[in-house]
Amino acid sequence: MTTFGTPLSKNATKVMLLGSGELGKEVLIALQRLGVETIAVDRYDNAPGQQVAHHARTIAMSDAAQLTALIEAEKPDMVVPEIEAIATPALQTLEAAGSVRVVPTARATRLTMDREGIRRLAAETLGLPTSPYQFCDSLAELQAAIDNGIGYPCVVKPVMSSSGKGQSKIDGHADVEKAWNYAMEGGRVQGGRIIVEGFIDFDYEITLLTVRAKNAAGQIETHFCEPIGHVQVKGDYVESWQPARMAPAALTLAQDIAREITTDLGRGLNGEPAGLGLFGVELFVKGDQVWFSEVSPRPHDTGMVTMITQWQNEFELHARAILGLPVDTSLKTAGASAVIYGGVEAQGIVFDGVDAALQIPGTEVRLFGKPESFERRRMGVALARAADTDAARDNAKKAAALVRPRVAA
Ligand SMILES: Nc1ncnc2c1ncn2[C@@H]1O[C@H](COP(=O)(O)OP(=O)(O)OP(=O)(O)O)[C@@H](O)[C@H]1O
Ligand SMILES: NCC(=O)N[C@@H]1O[C@H](COP(=O)([O-])[O-])[C@@H](O)[C@H]1O
Ligand SMILES: [Mg+2]
Repeated sequence: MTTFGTPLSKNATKVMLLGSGELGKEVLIALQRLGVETIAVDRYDNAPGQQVAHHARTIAMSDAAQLTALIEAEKPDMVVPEIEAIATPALQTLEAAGSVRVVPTARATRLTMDREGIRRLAAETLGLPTSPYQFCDSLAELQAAIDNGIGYPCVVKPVMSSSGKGQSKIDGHADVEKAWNYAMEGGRVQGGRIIVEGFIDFDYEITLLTVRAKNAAGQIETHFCEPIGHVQVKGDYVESWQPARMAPAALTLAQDIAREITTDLGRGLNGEPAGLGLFGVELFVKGDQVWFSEVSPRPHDTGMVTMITQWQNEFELHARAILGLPVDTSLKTAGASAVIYGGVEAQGIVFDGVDAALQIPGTEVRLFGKPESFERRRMGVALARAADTDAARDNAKKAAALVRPRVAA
């Protein structure tokens, strides 16, 4: 039985989000609806989730001492990482000492913060199909890896980066040095390693949202949402839709891969099934062939589409699963999402055209409330439901284009 307290009382059920961007904001709202007391942590003040939580804290989350001090001071029942750039070894220490529960597990957050951890687990330990890859620490190593098997075209990414930062495609020898330098600039840590991956010429790519939640008997079960199709530009998502049409054999394979990786990431300190929550499993598909790409042990940006397509969106599913509640992953309607970028570099920008966007039938707009805009910073998302995903994609893109961010006069 799950017992809930009253927020802001000594019996409160307290959850701390580490990272409070657009994804965390929605998890926080879902938690608040269940009467949970929330603490939103981020690296800057007035992050989207900090604007809706009971408490807001700003620290350098990648600093082990600051992170440990905050968790020990606030004593949340649960810590929910929302981004990768966190001092995850500190979370492992606190979890091992029994000081806090980390969602889904501290090991899962540690393995997925670094492309090396998750790739080696998937390809070498579990034997899942992935692109060919090598890790390199210098330009010479990168060139050698390409010459000795990876070949052209290939993709270079810093091992610690997300949303396409520092990522580029190499088509021939002339691009190698540029890709190396770009990765060095785009990584989360200075001078870090890179992964070079053989380019997969996929037909399409999907995110398979996979939920580990307790059943009535208290056992952990795996649930799948309908696959989400998406388009990425420069390694960053620009539109997504659900359901993505897939050949039945490819869907079965995708679910098998997603089950295997999330089951492993859900293992507790003694190997027992322990980790609860939603995962975004990223897969490439060509015909009936499926490759594992990467996985987020938390809600996924492409999954924002579920705010309009599912009875329980990915944020509600995460909130319910981590609290030990049952989940329903079923689809309500076909739909799509399209990203609204900042377009300008300024603080406190304004948005015109939300009214025009919402004139399109079946659309919704979310503005995240980020205090500062950058040209390619995701500031909002347009959502659309329609009879099919093609119509929904058209409407989501139209609605996103009608919302026009600008510098305030
Ligand atoms: N080996 C590959 N072959 C073909 N395309 C690739 C390959 N690796 C990455 N891509 C393309 O680049 C996109 C981003 O790659 P990846 O997911 O590894 O980056 P990321 O920075 O972790 O992105 P995010 O944090 O947004 O998930 C993929 O969704 C895919 O479209
Ligand atoms: N692909 C990961 C992802 O989408 N993460 C989401 O973006 C935020 C950071 O945005 P910012 O860079 O604009 O601060 C994160 O806090 C999370 O919500
Ligand atoms: Mg990705």
